[in-house]
Amino acid sequence: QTFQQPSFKGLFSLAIHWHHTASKSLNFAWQQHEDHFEVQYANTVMRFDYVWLRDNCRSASCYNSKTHQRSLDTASVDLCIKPKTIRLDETTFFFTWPDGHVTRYDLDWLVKNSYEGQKQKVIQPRILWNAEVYQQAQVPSVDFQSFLETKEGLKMFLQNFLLYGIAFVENVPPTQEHTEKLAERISLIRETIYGRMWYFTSDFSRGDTAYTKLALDRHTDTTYFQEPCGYNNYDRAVINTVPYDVVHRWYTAHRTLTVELRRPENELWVKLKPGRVLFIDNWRVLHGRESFTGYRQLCGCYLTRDDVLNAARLLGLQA
Ligand SMILES: C[N+](C)(C)CCCC[C@H](N)C(=O)O
Ligand SMILES: O=C(O)CCC(=O)C(=O)O
Ligand SMILES: [Fe+2]
Repeated sequence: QTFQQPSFKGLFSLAIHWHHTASKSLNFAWQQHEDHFEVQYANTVMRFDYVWLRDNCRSASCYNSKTHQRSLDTASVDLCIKPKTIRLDETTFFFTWPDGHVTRYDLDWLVKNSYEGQKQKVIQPRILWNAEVYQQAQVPSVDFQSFLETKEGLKMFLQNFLLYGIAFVENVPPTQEHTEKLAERISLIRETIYGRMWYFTSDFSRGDTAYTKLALDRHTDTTYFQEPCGYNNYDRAVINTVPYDVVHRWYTAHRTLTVELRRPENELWVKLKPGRVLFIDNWRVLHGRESFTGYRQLCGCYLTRDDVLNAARLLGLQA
């Protein structure tokens, strides 16, 4: 039910009609401005551009509800478009455009998709940690069987991975095949110059210090790819894209970052052992190792980020 309380702003402007609506338990007000539509609800003022309202129409002719794709040609929308009328029925707004096309929006859809609503949306919570915070959190590892065979196991693993940027799976049969199976449970394995599944030891089979016994300071891999798995200092090429008078500032910033990264409290030392698989979010957490003697071999792979996040979303996680 709507009732109108004419309120006048200024002597010469048209009477601005606020529509105050108290349908069911919802209290909200809305107003058709000259150049935008405004809704006040739950202590939030939301403003909607008319082109935006026409462009996001979900009618059968504008939107393919099977594929969730826009059918409307956005470029065909008049940039000066204004609705002829806006009508409210309960909590659904009906916009009638000059060509007679009607677009409907439910209040909750507008709230959810408004800029103001998005700002309040909880983004994927991430826990920033150092060694002490992480150790105190006593984040449970997931067992291989549960990870592979249960949705809960995979979901718990991905939740921890999203929260901390690292997560462990234990009791994995220490073979490349089982490691591959584990990775495929989550996402697509990314083929790179190092192969699909890489299996490496200090045999210098590739021209990279990863294939030696040398210590590797903290870093992320594949910074030199156009679609890197993340950024690191070893592989950084000669900087020649920064003019002379900026170079020193770059090194000063690099030093500030390195000092932070090398604070002992920011180091989490993990003893890898056969059967323990560590997943690292290469955009959040760096990795490295001490130098070593004797025989040591690891296998692993890079996962495509989009598909890891998609796997989490399919399990109802915010990613
Ligand atoms: C052996 N494995 C394929 C895991 C890594 C090779 C990485 C090489 C390069 N230093 C980089 O950081 O991208
Ligand atoms: O040997 C390790 O533990 C890690 C080596 C490494 O950082 C890499 O291969 O990118
Ligand atoms: Fe690395």
